Amino acid sequence: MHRGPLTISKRTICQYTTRPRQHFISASSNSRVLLSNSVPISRTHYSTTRSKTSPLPNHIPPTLRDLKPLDFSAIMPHAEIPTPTTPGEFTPSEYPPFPSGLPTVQLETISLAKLLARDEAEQSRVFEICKGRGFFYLDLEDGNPTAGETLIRGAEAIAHAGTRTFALPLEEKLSYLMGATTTTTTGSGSDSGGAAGKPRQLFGYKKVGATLADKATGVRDTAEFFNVAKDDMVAPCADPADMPRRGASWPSSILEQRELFAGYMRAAHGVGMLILGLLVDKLGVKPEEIWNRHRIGELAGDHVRITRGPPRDKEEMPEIQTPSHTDFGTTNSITVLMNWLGGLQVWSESSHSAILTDGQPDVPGEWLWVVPKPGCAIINLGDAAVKFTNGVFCSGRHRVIPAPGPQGKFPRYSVVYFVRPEDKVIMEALEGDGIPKKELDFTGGEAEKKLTASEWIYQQALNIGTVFPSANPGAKN
Ligand SMILES: O=C(O)CCC(=O)C(=O)O
Ligand SMILES: [Fe+2]
Repeated sequence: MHRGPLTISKRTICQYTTRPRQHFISASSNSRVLLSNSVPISRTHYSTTRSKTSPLPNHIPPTLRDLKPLDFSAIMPHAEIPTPTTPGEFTPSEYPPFPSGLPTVQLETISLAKLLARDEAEQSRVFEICKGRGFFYLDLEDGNPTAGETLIRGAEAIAHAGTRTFALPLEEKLSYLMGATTTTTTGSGSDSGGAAGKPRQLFGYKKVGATLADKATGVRDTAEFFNVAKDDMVAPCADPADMPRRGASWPSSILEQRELFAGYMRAAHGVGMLILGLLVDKLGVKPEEIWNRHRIGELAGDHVRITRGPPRDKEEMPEIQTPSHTDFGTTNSITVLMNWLGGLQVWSESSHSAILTDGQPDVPGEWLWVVPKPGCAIINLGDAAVKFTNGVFCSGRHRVIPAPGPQGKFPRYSVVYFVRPEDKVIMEALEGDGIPKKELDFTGGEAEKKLTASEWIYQQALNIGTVFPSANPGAKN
């Protein structure tokens, strides 16, 4: 494993411990954050030792305060082309421009630097965007150099790790199937969430065709994913077998890059928390209320998703790589997306109902292309942000189809970070002057049961047509 300046403490706690109702996270010696009693946490997995940092303004979330630069010379010793990789799989410098003449969406560009500087006008722009479409570009180049560089270069390094992962024989990839747990499912082991007897993990490999793109026709998706659990990469476990989600059951192309993934996850998580913190602040809710539901050291559904969509040699684009959806479960939680080729489309009209049973748009409109913008992440809110604010914010509907025109002859990679509430967080609205009191019904009519984040994420995955494999990795869906 590469050893860069981002070091993970050996003071490893990779077992469940019982904690009292009030806890502190030691973000740094001068920034102890009292965790709210309203966040029920009965156990914790790991904690990290953090070095002393200088005091920063209190709108900066703990993960950004503590962010260390990644040593890319160790991670990518041969400039931008780490070895071994599959030729032609991920070559952003060769991509032709996005073709003209297609209906595109004009997303606004928000400056990370201005958000960090607490620029009032920039904060108001983000607030208005998130009440509307809930999608924007975040310019990383003029922001926090550590977070910006980690996300821009880190996403490329992760995509390269993806090329090595997707190049594995299908049989081996199937041994890492999502939902195929390697550990006990009794509730005392490393899984959490999900109803009894159901697959409990959304981490690992998703093969082509595992999701129904159209329930009526039975047409399935064409993309493969690898969902890399934040908990496993960030946990300072000396022995990977102790990692809380899949243990050591990850391909070596991912295990060898734990420091890269951990650094990337911290940067993306920190950026997500910065944005969510300022958004809820505008609704009369202290940013800590959001941060304390998303502590990086606690078990949560956060993950980096590496997506690979197949290239095509014909003009026709009948297939759907990732079907219409809203991002479930991120308090969005927020999604920090890096992509290099077209293919992402957003629905032209926003809807605040967010959670639908069949994944299809519920308001008239059309699909609009999102053009990738160099140096920028694409940020979008997810369904949990709608839930936490009782519908003030919008979780934008989107999908992925093959890249248009000549771009389509390249395999399409994206690197997505989903920030999600801690598993034990009860999914209910926050209290603040700007949050309507009436709870939205997210179940499509049934009396709403209060679900924890992990139960809720699993339910939402079923709603959009995810077909979970059985615990037998070789089983057919
Ligand atoms: O690949 C992309 O550009 C978007 C992927 C996405 O929306 C998702 O994985 O939820
Ligand atoms: Fe998405």
